[in-house]
Amino acid sequence: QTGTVAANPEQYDQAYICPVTIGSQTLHLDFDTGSSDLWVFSNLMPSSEVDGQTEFNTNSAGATKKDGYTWSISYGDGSGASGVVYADTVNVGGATATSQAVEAATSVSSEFTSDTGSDGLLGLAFSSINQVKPTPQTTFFDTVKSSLEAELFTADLQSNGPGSYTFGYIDSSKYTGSITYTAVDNSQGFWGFTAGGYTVGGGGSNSTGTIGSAIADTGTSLMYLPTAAVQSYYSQVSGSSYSSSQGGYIFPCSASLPSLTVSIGGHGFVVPGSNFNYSPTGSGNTCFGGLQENTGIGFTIFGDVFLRAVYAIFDETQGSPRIGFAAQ
Ligand SMILES: Cc1nn(C)c(C)c1CC(=O)Nc1ccccn1
Repeated sequence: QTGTVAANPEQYDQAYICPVTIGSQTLHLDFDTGSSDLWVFSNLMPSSEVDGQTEFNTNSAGATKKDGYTWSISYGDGSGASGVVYADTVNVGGATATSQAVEAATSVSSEFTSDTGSDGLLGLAFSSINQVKPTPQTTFFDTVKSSLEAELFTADLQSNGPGSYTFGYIDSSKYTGSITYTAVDNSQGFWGFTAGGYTVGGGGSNSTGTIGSAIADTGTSLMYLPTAAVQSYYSQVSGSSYSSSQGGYIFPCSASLPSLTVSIGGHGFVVPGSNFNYSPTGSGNTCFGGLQENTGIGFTIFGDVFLRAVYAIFDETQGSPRIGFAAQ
């Protein structure tokens, strides 16, 4: 089988939301290659934590409670959720898991309550970091992958309109040139890979270092790189500065932003400058940068700001996992 689903950008491309059928309900979930839990808003939550989201109905006929199973997850940005576990049929654009662990929230943090466009997350990292106790559950991809035409999924994220995720096939109309594959280190449960040198702007190679180990994370809005690369980038943005009050680099919204070329698997991938204007700060006509330092995180994240510039293939067809990137 295969699946194809639209990925709809939220405001400022903060996240990408996809329709998922769970039993007889359709919920709109944030597909996240940086985590491994499929969790949803549910009827078990206090109404004070729900702001218009669709709630998974745990009383529906097809939902089977997994007694004694609980989950609790916290994300690097401080958000989190927790709850209990059901099994139900989950259909993503035609790819169907007949008995998928659906983690029904009993509580979510304010960040999720206020993210009114999202009814939960669908994790696409490795099942080794699933947070269900006493027994970790498989991700949707792991549950269905043996039944897919090919054991892979792809992400095509767009800025001004719907992109898509596919399961089981590569859509050759989504990219130009060839796909560059590179090995994945999933020892931490992520789609980890090694990135090489970088160049700011279209000029000659002014990269002074390499980026190193990184993860591909559709659930993270921005791109978080080592300080040296970030300082090198913003040194080319007139009027930019680090704002402790905003918690990152900002610049005049009128600033012209250079592109950033990153070498992966020996191929240079160009992130256009426009990708690095994330959102207005709300004060002084300054804008918040889509490129920020990874110092607070401890590892480098190639989030949506990067993934919008490429077609990404998350591939387990070779036995060992690999990730592919192509220009789009
Ligand atoms: C790891 C990390 N540290 N910091 C500062 C950030 C922003 C991250 C990435 C992160 O939190 N991603 C996320 C958040 C919610 C749901 C899914 N993914």
